[in-house]
Amino acid sequence: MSVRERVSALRHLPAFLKLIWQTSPTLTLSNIGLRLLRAALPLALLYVGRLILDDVVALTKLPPAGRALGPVFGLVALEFGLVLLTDALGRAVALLDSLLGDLFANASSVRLMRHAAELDLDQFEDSTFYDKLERARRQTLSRSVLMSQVLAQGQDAVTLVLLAGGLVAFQPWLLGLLLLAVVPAFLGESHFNERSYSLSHSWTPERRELDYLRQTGASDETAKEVKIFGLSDFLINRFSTLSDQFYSQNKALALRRAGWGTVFAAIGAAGYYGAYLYIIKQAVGGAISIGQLTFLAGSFARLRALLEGILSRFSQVADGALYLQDFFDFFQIMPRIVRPMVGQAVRPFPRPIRQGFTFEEVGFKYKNAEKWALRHLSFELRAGEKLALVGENGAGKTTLVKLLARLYDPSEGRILLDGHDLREYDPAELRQEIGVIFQDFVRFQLPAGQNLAVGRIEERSNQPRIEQAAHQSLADSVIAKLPLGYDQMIGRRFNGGVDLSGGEWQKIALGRAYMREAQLLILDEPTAALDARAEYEVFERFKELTQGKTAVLISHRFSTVRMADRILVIEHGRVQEIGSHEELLARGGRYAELFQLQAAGYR
Ligand SMILES: Nc1ncnc2c1ncn2[C@@H]1O[C@H](COP(=O)(O)OP(=O)(O)OP(=O)(O)O)[C@@H](O)[C@H]1O
Repeated sequence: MSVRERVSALRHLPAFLKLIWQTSPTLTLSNIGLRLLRAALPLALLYVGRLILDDVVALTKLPPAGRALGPVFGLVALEFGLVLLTDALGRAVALLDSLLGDLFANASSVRLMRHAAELDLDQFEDSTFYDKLERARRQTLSRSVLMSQVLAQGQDAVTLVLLAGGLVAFQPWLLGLLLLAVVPAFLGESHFNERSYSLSHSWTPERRELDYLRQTGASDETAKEVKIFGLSDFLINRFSTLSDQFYSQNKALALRRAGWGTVFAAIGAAGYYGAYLYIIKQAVGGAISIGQLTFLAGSFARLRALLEGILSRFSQVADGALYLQDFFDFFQIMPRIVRPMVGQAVRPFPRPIRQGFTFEEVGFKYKNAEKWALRHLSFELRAGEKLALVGENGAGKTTLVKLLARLYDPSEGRILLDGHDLREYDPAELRQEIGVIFQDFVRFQLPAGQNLAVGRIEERSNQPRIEQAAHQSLADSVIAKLPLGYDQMIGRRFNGGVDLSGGEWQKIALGRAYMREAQLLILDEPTAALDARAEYEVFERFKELTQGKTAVLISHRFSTVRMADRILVIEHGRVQEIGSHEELLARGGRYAELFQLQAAGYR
């Protein structure tokens, strides 16, 4: 990455500053105001110092009787006041920086979570997306450092201009000497920063793996299998190998950086002493006063430190700005499954659904997948019917459900709802009207009541409704056994949490479907972990509770499947056959074969 690229990364700064401003205009303004005041103090201090010295020298030349100390003491008092002010302003600025930085980091995290929530599911399945997300996430904290750096940069630039003004008035070429002394250090600094950015950038996937290994090696979710399979050495070895590699690459860079840094510092010091010699010569020759000598030497030293600071901070700011690129890149990723554009009419969602859903030659291929998960799939899901999906592992049942809920859009063909393409409706409204309980439903680490309320989170305070859903899904008997009932934290992650069995969790998840009040209910293997009696009861209730609603059931248990109005057998992403239990049995096709197979197992 060249200096040009770094400079061009700075183009993100205005947008960045705008974000800071939006976080808190008051804090930002106060910060800038105080910094401006603080920026003028070094010049004022040097100048007062010069006046004091010149006064003292003048006094020594007077006869002892005429030496009035009043004015000098006044100047010293002024300098004392300025020193106190410098310190107070410095602290105030640091305080404002940290407050603003915290607010900004929080606001950025919220923005990040908001944006991530809008993105499509397939974007989450893409590993380069994860790298971007990861880099953007990593930056939430260091971005507040960047903010302080940018503001400090502005402050130092103001001090620099003021001090340089004084130096130029005395001898313009001293400024040239100054630049000569600091430029090598700056170039060196840029070079090494670029190296370390490239190194850290190229290591993003490995760092993600390191985080994953660290987590897998020590977390409640994995502990069981890590122990049983004796995986800890395997995980630790992989972690050590990766982290050692990163350490040695980083170490080589750090060593070179330290070496060159020493050389550049020496060049800078030589520049300063060159200028110092010149100024001393001027003072001895009587061209300038002793006060001016200290003022100029002080200005020069100060300027050198300032310039060095500004230049090296420039690299850091440019670096930070490069990371901003990652941050803004992440916000550039836009979901594709969105409301139809303004101008195109959004079709109001039918209440109730009249005809139902029609799949027309639907094909779908996952990103990065070789084979089609579904292909040439055509069938109808009629309004009000209960349709069961049957098929072997990997046949495409869950994929079909995801397409219905528009977690993905078909790669080929289309899905119609009441005769219109699903894409003409507002996806948010569609999802509101669909309740899906996936086989890999989430075990939220929340109190039992809220775990059910997840199905309709707006109703989380509606206790009667939660209890009713619990009753319908048989979760009430699970909750009755919990020490704190509906307020009992479930899951082991947090203090006082109680874990549930697989089937108990499933009853809770099922309760979410009943919270939902959706027109289309989809249960993806909802009863796999339930015992036989619970399963029977769940389905008795399910039939009652979904009266008049459309429902899709995925199950490998034919005792469940046969209760559906119609059964769709999927094989390799296509419709194999469709019909009622009796029809399919009479046909003697695939369904009949699978049914007999399972029935034989029970005899
Ligand atoms: N996120 C994904 N990325 C890539 N391929 C996927 C993804 N999810 C599923 N697949 C593939 O798509 C095909 C259909 O999977 P799907 O989950 O729809 O099957 P299923 O019928 O629900 O299976 P099961 O009975 O095992 O739940 C499978 O070959 C699977 O490997």
